[in-house]
Formats: sequence, C-alpha cells, structure tokens
Amino acid sequence: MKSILFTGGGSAGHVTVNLALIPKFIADGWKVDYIGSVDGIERRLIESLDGVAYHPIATGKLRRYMDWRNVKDPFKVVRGVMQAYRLIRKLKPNVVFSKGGFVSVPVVLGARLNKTPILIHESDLTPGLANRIAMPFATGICTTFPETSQYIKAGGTEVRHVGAVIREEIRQGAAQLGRAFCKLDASKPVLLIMGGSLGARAINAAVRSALPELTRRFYVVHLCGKGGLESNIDNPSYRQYEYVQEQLPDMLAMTDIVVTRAGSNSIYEFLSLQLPMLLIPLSKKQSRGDQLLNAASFKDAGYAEVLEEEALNAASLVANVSKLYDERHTYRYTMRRHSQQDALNAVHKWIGDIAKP
Ligand SMILES: CC(=O)N[C@H]1[C@@H](OP(=O)(O)OP(=O)(O)OC[C@H]2O[C@@H](n3ccc(=O)[nH]c3=O)[C@H](O)[C@@H]2O)O[C@H](CO)[C@@H](O)[C@@H]1O
Repeated sequence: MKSILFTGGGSAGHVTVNLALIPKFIADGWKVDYIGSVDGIERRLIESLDGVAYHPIATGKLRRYMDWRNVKDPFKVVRGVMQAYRLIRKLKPNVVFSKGGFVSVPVVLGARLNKTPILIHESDLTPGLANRIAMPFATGICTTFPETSQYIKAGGTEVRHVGAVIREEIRQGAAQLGRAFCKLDASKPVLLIMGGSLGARAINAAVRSALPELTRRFYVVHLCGKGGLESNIDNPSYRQYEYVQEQLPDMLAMTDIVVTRAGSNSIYEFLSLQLPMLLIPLSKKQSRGDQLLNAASFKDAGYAEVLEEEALNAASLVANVSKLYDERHTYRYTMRRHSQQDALNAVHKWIGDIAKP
C-alpha cells in the first residue's frame, strides 16, 4: 500500500489545500498521515477527518521581531526536526506534501534526510518564510498565482503554476440550507464578512459600528474568528459565528457579496463562486505584506475592490459595500471570464508521479 505524509499548519490557510487533497488519496487506497503542531488549528481540522493519523510534533516560530520566545523556540525547532525525522523513518511515506507554515520546516528537513520526495505548495503571491526555507529540499513546487515564479529561487527544482486548489465541497452548497442554518429568509441580500480564519479585530469592530447602516439593506453574516463573538448586539439582521466548517458551502451559496481579508485560499474560493469581494488585506505592520499583493492582483484583474486597513472605519465600510453591491453584475461578468484551472487534479497527479515506487 502506498502512503503519503501531509504537513502544514498555523492557520487554516495552511491546511485548506490538504483538506482538499486528502479525500482523493484515501479514495485511491493510500495510507494517509499528517504531521502538525500540538495546538495549531490543523490539529482540530485534521483530527475531525476519518482515515488520517495525526502526529503532533514540537514547533517553534521563526520571528522577525524581538520576543522572549525567540530564546526557547530554536530548541523546539531542533526537537521538531528530530521528531519528524524519526516519524518519517518509521512511517516510510512514498511522498511528502507540504503546505507551509512553521510546522512544515522540520518535516521537510526530516523527509530530505530520509530521501523522501517532497512536493511544496504555495498559496500566496509571494512565498512565505517557511516555504522559502523548504524549497531547496523539494522535488517540485506548485504555485497558485501566475506571478509567483518570479519570486522563487528554485535552483534545479521544477516550479509549476497549477492555480488554486479548491475543496470540491465549496461549490456544492445549497442556499436554502444556508438560510435555514442562519435562520434567515430571502427578503434581503446577504453580506458575508470573513476576517480570515483567525478573525480580524479591526474588521470586527468596523462591522459592528456600521451594523445599523449595513443591516438596513443586507443581512450581515459575520465569521469573526475564535474569541471574536460580541454578546451585546441586538440586531435581527445580524448573525455571528466564530468559525464554521461543514456549513460554509451552504452559507456561501446564499451569499451575494463578501467583505474579507485577502488570504489566498478564501479569495480564490470566492472567485470560483463569482462572489464580488471587498478586500481588506492585512497591512505591512501586521504581516510580511503578502495579502497586499494578493489583493492588488485581484483588483487589477477586476475581481475585487480593496479598502486598506488604515482607511477602514464604519463610514468607509458602508460606502464601499454599497458600491460593491451596486456594481456586483460587472464584477460577476469579469469573474466569469476567469478560467479556473483544475489544480486539484493537477496536484494529485503530480504527487503520484513523484512518489517513490
Ligand atoms: C493572519 C495570517 O497569517 N493569514 C494568512 C493565512 O490566512 P488564513 O488562514 O485566513 O487563510 P486563507 O484565507 O487562505 O484560508 C482560510 C480558509 O479557511 C476557511 N474558513 C474560514 C473561516 C471559516 O469560518 N471557515 C472556513 O472554513 C476558508 O474557506 C479558507 O479555505 O494563510 C493565507 C494563505 O497562506 C495567507 O494568505 C494569509 O496571509
């Protein structure tokens, strides 16, 4: 029996592609293992699947800023590499698929030491630090955005632009079920707010102060991230959830327009459903600036409007949302012309091709 080892974590964005691929390998009869962190979001998402063995390892974050944890974390990274090496020697996977995030670095190093072929996937327009560290050890690198290859120093490693890997179920939702879950009728259009898988305090605050205005025209369904619920709101046109999993496709099916961070998986999912988007990317102060580039690329293509976080307040949010809704048909028309590559099957096939016999 062939076996595959997945890794990736830290945020849902580093797990989504794995969630799309895992059922295909299970259906092919492969043994599927996953190495993730002890307490990252990947643990809950992967452990809820049948047929996957989850192996937690120690992880440390490579920070570019001063933090007392910088002293302890290199030791955790070394421990993680040793744990990953031993696990891979025991599991003997035919191939490793790495989605990035800090937990993936020890796994890629461990796989390389065990001479296991490695395929890396990059979701963002510019590669994240973990993937950049891992790339020299990979057999192949998949990219989502067409622009990404110019940011990769690949040496001899093959880079393929495969497009966005999207979970099959994302396009299989039913609006009626979404409305039943949220207890909403069809009398108003639905505005979905998604602050990224980890939520977004600035977006949550702006949405809540704009609620009286927004709910005059829309039902507002707010995915506000862990710990982001606000109990003191009494508005019959407002629904809030920390994070939804199996209900998301139904909620997307009932949605008319979206306000979102510019995490690559989310925005490609919205593009595949032709949902007009207002993007509020994480700023350079809060990140390496990857979402600003993702957002600029979508704006240039005519798929989205961008509101920078510095300009975000209740008034700018209401104005931008109204404009987006009024122009929704133009956005949908442009998005319809985007030809969605079959990335899921392309990556599935490439993994099979490089796996050790
Ligand atoms: C703060 C941070 O580090 N953000 C990064 C992270 O974002 P983040 O983790 O938010 O990643 P994405 O937007 O790419 O993906 C989020 C995924 O979670 C799913 N989802 C979200 C909310 C919910 O309630 N239910 C649900 O299922 C979405 O459908 C999507 O598939 O990874 C992305 C991909 O590398 C990067 O572009 C982001 O910069």
